Amino acid sequence: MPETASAPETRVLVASRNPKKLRELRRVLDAAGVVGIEPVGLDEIPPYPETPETGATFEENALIKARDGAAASGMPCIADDSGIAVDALSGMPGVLSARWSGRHGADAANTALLLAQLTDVPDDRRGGAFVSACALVVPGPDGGEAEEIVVRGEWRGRIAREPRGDGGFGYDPVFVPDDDTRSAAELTPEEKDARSHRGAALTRLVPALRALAQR
Ligand SMILES: O=P(O)(O)OP(=O)(O)OP(=O)(O)OC[C@H]1O[C@@H](n2cnc3c(O)ncnc32)[C@H](O)[C@@H]1O
Ligand SMILES: [Mg+2]
Repeated sequence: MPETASAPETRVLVASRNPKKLRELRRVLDAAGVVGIEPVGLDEIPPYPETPETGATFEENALIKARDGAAASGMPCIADDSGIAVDALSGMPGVLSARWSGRHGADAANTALLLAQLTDVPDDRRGGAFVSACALVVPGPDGGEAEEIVVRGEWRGRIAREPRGDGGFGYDPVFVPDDDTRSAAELTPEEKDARSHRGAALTRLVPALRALAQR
């Protein structure tokens, strides 16, 4: 029987500069088992100018990042914009989560500031949610109009009084999911992915990714 050559994989840029988030994105895509998609990291393509993430919503920011990546690389591009929205703070830190303490990506300082702001908030009012918006932008043929999809995932929980666990990243040590007593940083990576905002959002992108792989 003649050997059939397998179809070439569709390369998809995964545009995140946060190594721990990138690892989660790759893991969830991997677990979704979309055949024919090859995730490519930003370190595998030449640098390009990036628009500041100044959108008012997670969705806007995810699109900003995915549009930049798709335009610069010519590849379909996935980006996540995420954060923690605390009820007692009217949804803040929200889109400002990465730089809540003033320095981008300073996880321990961001978490410490959030805890300090909630010191006087009683246990029954410490609810909040992790939110992830994931955008997929597919460049149009010959520079034509791009196809854009944005999906959202949320993960409800409450803000603990002190950090626990060393898994995950960001606010994970102070976030206790509603259906657990452990913090998100105490879950295994697989447990986090199965329940997380990012897992939920990316799962909603899977049909579009399958369609992309079959083109
Ligand atoms: O924009 P990119 O390059 O993807 O990386 P980033 O870290 O700047 O990512 P965001 O702009 O989306 O900011 C999200 C911040 O929200 C927090 N965050 C998002 N998802 C989280 C998660 O699963 N667990 C804990 N904290 C999370 C964390 O502090 C992130 O830095
Ligand atoms: Mg960012």
